Amino acid sequence: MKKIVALPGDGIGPEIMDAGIQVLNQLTPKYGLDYKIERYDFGGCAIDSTGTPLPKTTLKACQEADAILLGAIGGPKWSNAPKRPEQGLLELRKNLGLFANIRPVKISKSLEALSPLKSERIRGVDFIIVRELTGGIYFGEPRELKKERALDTCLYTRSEIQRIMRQAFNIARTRKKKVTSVDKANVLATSKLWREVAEEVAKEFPDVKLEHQLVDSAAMLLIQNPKQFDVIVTENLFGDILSDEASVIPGTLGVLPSASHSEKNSSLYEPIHGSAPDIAGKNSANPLSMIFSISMMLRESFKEYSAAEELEAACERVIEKGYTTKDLGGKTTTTEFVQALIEELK
Ligand SMILES: NC(=O)c1ccc[n+]([C@@H]2O[C@H](COP(=O)([O-])OP(=O)(O)OC[C@H]3O[C@@H](n4cnc5c(N)ncnc54)[C@H](O)[C@@H]3O)[C@@H](O)[C@H]2O)c1
Ligand SMILES: CC(C)[C@H](C(=O)O)[C@@H](O)C(=O)O
Ligand SMILES: [Mg+2]
Repeated sequence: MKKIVALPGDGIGPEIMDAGIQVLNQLTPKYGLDYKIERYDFGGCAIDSTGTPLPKTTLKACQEADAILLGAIGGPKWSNAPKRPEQGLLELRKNLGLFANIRPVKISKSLEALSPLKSERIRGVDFIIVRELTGGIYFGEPRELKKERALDTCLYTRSEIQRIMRQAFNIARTRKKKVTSVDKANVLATSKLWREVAEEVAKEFPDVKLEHQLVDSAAMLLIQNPKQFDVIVTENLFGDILSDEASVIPGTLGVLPSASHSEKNSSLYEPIHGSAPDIAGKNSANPLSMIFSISMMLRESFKEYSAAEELEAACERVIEKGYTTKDLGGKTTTTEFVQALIEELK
């Protein structure tokens, strides 16, 4: 029996986690996937219950899981906590070695129809941001915060860059065979090394085309002509920013999932967005980000390709029938969307 650890977290996290689990439970019996789901406190709710965002029991459960699902963490309630929920998330990623964060942006017909961007610009958009997740300015030392001065350190080693590059090139091999490496090599030392290593790794993949793009112009091109991209590989902070920017293509963060992979441990699946405190508790969160994260889990951790396909096709039909949450311009509540999807899966 597979063990799935669920970390609902804070804000809309528990709302979309409940939605995702209900849908998963409706979908899987016919595929014979045998699993149990165990929930653990993580983030702000864990600070409330145990005093720390990543309790030892939660980390241990994640280390022993076959797959991990995360809702979202954080919120204004914990902004002055000695250790914030976000710090717990970074510790979880580091402890599990989750270095490769895969953030797909794929515009289906139904999402294309709802996007605020013109159809010609976004029809057929299908790219993946491969974000390095355990290095860069998020983790570099030293760091300090004093009254008159603050310091962060951006640090990358050659082997960290090689590892994420190989991941990106291997993904590109299964797709349109094009990698766009995004950096700031005109200014930053880490980006100069990044570009050098990208060129080196590219030699191992002669069938894949490599191009380089500076991050500032990449940010513009992502909206101006998103169809040109296949696999974008970039460092931690740039990947964080560009992936939220990419949500302008479907028009909402509420549909973008992610998967994070390590060399040894199980993978973690989570929406790219946060705990959305502005809509938490209103039953209006879009659960698709979580549902698509579950579909990534079915494919990547459990090799349940047909189940994932059925789930995505059912989502498409439900949206086409007019069930859309507020962020997509509709009036459907989170629970109504889940009900409609469950009916569709019956
Ligand atoms: N992985 C994570 O858990 C994660 C990721 C990003 C941010 N955060 C944390 O979340 C908190 C809030 O951050 P923020 O407000 O800057 O970003 P956010 O991603 O939570 O929200 C940004 C905007 O998108 C909307 N939105 C996000 N998800 C949605 C959904 N599923 N359906 C409909 N609308 C949705 C929100 O309502 C908000 O208007 C912060 O504490 C931040 O650190 C956590
Ligand atoms: C909450 C925060 C630490 C996190 C990040 O910056 O990685 C989030 O923005 C994300 O994209 O998962
Ligand atoms: Mg982010």
